[in-house]
Amino acid sequence: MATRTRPSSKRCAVIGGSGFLGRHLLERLVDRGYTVNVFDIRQAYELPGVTFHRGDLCDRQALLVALKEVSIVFHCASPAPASDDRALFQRVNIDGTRTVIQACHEAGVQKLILTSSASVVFEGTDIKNGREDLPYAKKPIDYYTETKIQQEKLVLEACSKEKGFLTVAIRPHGIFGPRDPQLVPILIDAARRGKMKFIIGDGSNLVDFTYVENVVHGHILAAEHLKADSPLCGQAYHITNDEPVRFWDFMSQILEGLGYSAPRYHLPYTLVYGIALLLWLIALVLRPLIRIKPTFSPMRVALAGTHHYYSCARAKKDMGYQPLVPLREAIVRTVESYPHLRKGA
Ligand SMILES: NC(=O)c1ccc[n+]([C@@H]2O[C@H](COP(=O)([O-])OP(=O)(O)OC[C@H]3O[C@@H](n4cnc5c(N)ncnc54)[C@H](O)[C@@H]3O)[C@@H](O)[C@H]2O)c1
Ligand SMILES: CC(C)CCC[C@@H](C)[C@H]1CC[C@H]2C3=C(CC[C@]12C)[C@@]1(C)CC[C@H](O)[C@@H](C(=O)O)[C@@H]1CC3
Repeated sequence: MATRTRPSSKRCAVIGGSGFLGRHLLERLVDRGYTVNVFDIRQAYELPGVTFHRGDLCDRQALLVALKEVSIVFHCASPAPASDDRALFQRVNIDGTRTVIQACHEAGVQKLILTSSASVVFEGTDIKNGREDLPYAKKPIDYYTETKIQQEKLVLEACSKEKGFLTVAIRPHGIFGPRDPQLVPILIDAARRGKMKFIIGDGSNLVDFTYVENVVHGHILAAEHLKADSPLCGQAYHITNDEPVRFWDFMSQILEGLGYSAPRYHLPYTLVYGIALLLWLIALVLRPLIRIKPTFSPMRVALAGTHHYYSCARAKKDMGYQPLVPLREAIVRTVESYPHLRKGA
């Protein structure tokens, strides 16, 4: 039998470390004195103190190399939600996560911290101050969410004090901040194409948006508090900015901060949702001939027109979580980080 070197508690791996959240996470881990291995299908940068391993997380052998002597694994890799590719989500988020768990066992990893999503309980209808005991969505809003649910279940069920393998899931919501390839770029692209003139619904719906550094803080607290005698084992935790904000006020602040006009005219939610659904069905039928990606997908309309904010009480109680960067400051830092998206740039 092969002998395993005892993993150091300060050696960790970030799967998905080339991505938006993964890179912020590993920068903070390095600051805190951790030795970090990055595992990702693409290499986006180089950083002193970080060892890069390029590979697909569905490849157990490739993972084993990156997990050698590692005691903590952060799994924050996923295909982009907008890809809408069912087979890819199934392969990476479900089959791939099984492979990650198996590789963790083989490598003697002690803790696995999964980046899940608060959307695992969202079905397109209002959620106000939702707690972690809400049931998983029976009708998830898209394939991405459907596979995030399965992924979270796999990771939490793998938690075993007897085997010395502890797991926890972090459920952030609406992550934003510097280098995010999603929220701000998609919003500004829509504005530049003249599509951000309308508010969907009456504009009063409250939503959580979470600054990336707060999400990172939640992950590190979870890793450091996850012990065999702690309540974190096998549990999910909402991590947000804990400052629900009107969806359209948040979008308007980003738009105006970058020199664009805020949306002003109201459209009824059901009308926009119906049109989005129709366009989505047309795109589905035409998919073999032509690939159309409507800006206002039913998923985006649902997110833009309903309440969805979550309680962080469990994270506060079990791991002493408090957001480090308040929303106002987070928006300023984010806007300043996208000079190339400023109007006229
Ligand atoms: N961005 C958000 O608003 C948000 C909110 C809640 C949860 N999450 C979750 O946070 C995590 C990180 O999201 P992000 O916004 O940083 O996304 P991202 O797309 O920036 O990063 C994901 C990374 O995963 C990598 N990856 C994808 N498939 C892989 C594979 N097969 N093998 C190895 N690496 C692979 C990508 O190359 C990428 O670097 C994801 O699990 C996502 O579901 C994101
Ligand atoms: C065109 C406009 C109506 C909207 C432009 C902004 C949107 C691109 C974002 C607003 C809310 C965002 C969001 C996500 C993606 C980008 C938005 C739709 C997620 C679906 C990304 C995946 C995460 O897991 C979800 C989560 O639970 O946090 C995000 C929810 C918010």
